[in-house]
Amino acid sequence: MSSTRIAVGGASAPYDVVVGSGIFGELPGLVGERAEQVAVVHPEALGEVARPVLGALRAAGYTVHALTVPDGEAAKTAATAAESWSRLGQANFTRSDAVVGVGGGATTDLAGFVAATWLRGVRCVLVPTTLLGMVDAAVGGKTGINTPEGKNLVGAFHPPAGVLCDLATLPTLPPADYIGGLAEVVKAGFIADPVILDLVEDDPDGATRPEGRHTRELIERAIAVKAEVVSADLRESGRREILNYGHTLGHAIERAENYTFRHGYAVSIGMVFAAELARLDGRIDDATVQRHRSILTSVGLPTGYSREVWGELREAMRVDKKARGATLRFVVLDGIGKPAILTGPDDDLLDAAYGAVGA
Ligand SMILES: NC(=O)c1ccc[n+]([C@@H]2O[C@H](COP(=O)([O-])OP(=O)(O)OC[C@H]3O[C@@H](n4cnc5c(N)ncnc54)[C@H](O)[C@@H]3O)[C@@H](O)[C@H]2O)c1
Ligand SMILES: O=C(O)C(=O)C[C@@H](O)[C@H](O)[C@H](O)COP(=O)(O)O
Ligand SMILES: [Zn+2]
Repeated sequence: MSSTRIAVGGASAPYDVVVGSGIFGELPGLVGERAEQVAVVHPEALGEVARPVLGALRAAGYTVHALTVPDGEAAKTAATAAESWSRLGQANFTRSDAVVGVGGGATTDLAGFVAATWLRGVRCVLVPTTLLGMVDAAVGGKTGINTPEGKNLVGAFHPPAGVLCDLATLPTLPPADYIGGLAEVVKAGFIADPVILDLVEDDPDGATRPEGRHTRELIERAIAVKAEVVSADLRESGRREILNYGHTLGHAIERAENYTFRHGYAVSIGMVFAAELARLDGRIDDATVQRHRSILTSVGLPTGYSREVWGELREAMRVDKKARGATLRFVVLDGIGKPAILTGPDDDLLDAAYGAVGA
């Protein structure tokens, strides 16, 4: 099947998300002719996945530096960013050079952050190799690292110059990581594209596999949701907040687990919590909450979390970026495809919603 291009606007320079199989040959076209040097940021553990990327860039004549970083979430630290800056400095990396991030969402968040901050911003091209990276993390220009106080608390908006989603990288992804990415696909369904929910319900088992019947359509639909939203509101001054559905509790869980809990799994639990909040607030009915549980469960995602840590999670939610002062704000639904903001729910409402999630 040929590659598809999904356009993203809203930034100073529009860019494409290219989706296809065996398409690394298109990478030099995204990196562009200005760069002489390219730093390919990737986890050491993903050497085999990164090899054809390095090969395609060398064949195109760039001086290529493999900039290896810790695997997964462990790369999203100030220490890794500092180490990466040192490597760019040692290579005399200039403003016309480019960073290419290859890996999951954690790697592309770090690579994007390094590109955003080196010399106050150099060109960045992202090559996501997880489902989650393709449908969400690599698109939209949010880059960042974690701190002990919370998830993604340090970062910058730095849209990529292009995103290359080579579906041929997905079969080696561990099934649990593939399923984690489905949480963001399902999120796109609940906030903006109900056809995604129908496709998952039609073939839940296929949805969990790269070779599933609806896989390509699910990926392209989820990217299209993300592209539309970030094109309308790059800097999250309004509409973009809907992409945070399930993330207020989700990020608190990730922090409580010291960033060792898969992001998608935490978001899955967070979406059920947000659905319970919306039900208790009279916005959606029982059946819609139940639909969250059944779809997420059908693809192997969690919908409950420990009751004992609720106090800690409630405190951790205070550093959510959507909060304003002491007022928490949650993305909820007024119906499927109708996201809204719930501002300042009282403790009783929060406790009751968690009561339906805590196990
Ligand atoms: N910037 C954004 O808009 C945005 C959006 C959503 C999520 N995120 C971030 O993305 C991160 C989660 O991303 P993730 O779920 O991709 O996790 P991840 O980056 O930690 O990757 C998961 C694992 O998959 C491995 N892997 C990656 N590609 C592989 C492949 N093709 N074959 C075999 N193994 C492979 C990685 O090495 C890692 O061990 C979180 O930090 C989250 O905050 C950012
Ligand atoms: O792109 C966005 O905007 C999102 O909120 C997408 C989320 O899936 C993603 O996890 C993002 O990194 C969360 O951003 P944050 O600003 O809440 O840290
Ligand atoms: Zn997310």
